[in-house]
Amino acid sequence: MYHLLKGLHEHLTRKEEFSVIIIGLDGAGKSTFLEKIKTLYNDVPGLSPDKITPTVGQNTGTIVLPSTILQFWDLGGQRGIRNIWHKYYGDCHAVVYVIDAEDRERLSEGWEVFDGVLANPQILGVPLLLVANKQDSPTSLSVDEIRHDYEDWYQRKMESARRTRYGEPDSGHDTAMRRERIASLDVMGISAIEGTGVRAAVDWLFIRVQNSRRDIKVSTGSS
Ligand SMILES: Nc1nc2c(ncn2[C@@H]2O[C@H](COP(=O)(O)OP(=O)(O)OP(=O)(O)O)[C@@H](O)[C@H]2O)c(=O)[nH]1
Ligand SMILES: [Mg+2]
Repeated sequence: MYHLLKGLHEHLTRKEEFSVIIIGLDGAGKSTFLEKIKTLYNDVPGLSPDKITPTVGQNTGTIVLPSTILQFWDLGGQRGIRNIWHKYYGDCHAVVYVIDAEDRERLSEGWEVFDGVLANPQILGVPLLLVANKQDSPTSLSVDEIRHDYEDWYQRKMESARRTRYGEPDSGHDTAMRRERIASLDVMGISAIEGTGVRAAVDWLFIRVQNSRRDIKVSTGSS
């Protein structure tokens, strides 16, 4: 009887654990986003924005939702640190790419890096959310403007690839898959500082990771 009840209890309290990586250029606001998530979902608040310094390596954070644990990995975005991102691709259940919607000067650089992320076969089937941060700033591009800016950038890239002697470096198959991904790309606007849109982004992740086909960890209430 004890074992039966214990099994039932474990079944009812079991939680699936999913890993979410947060990537994007340095200064995009990834750590501010993660700390705001901690503040909104945990008893212990995350760091206030004035305490956040550029990330060298990674920061982590965990939130508990109904039957689900989301483990976040906020990875440093500085040029020299970006080469560690790929080490996380194999095990993550979702990717959040944060773009600084206020920094027009670095949008192209942001798309260049984003394109490199999309090209990675390890995350081809993984839910990916593009987050346009800093919506509190009056000079920020809106979600629609960000989407158009990326599409324009992509068109320009494709045209210049067609003009080069060796043509488009990717195989046609690869390009078609990437185009499909771009067409169905979800873009959400947030202000990591003020917290607007942050819950909506977490809801998106919560729903999308449930359909993940990757291995998941399960923890029970008794462990
Ligand atoms: N106005 C505004 N500023 C923000 C927002 N989010 C972050 N910032 C500012 O942007 C700067 C960079 O924020 P971080 O969170 O450290 O950026 P990061 O993406 O983690 O940067 P790295 O760790 O270097 O990769 C800081 O000055 C933040 O206060 C936002 O929503 N609105
Ligand atoms: Mg950071």
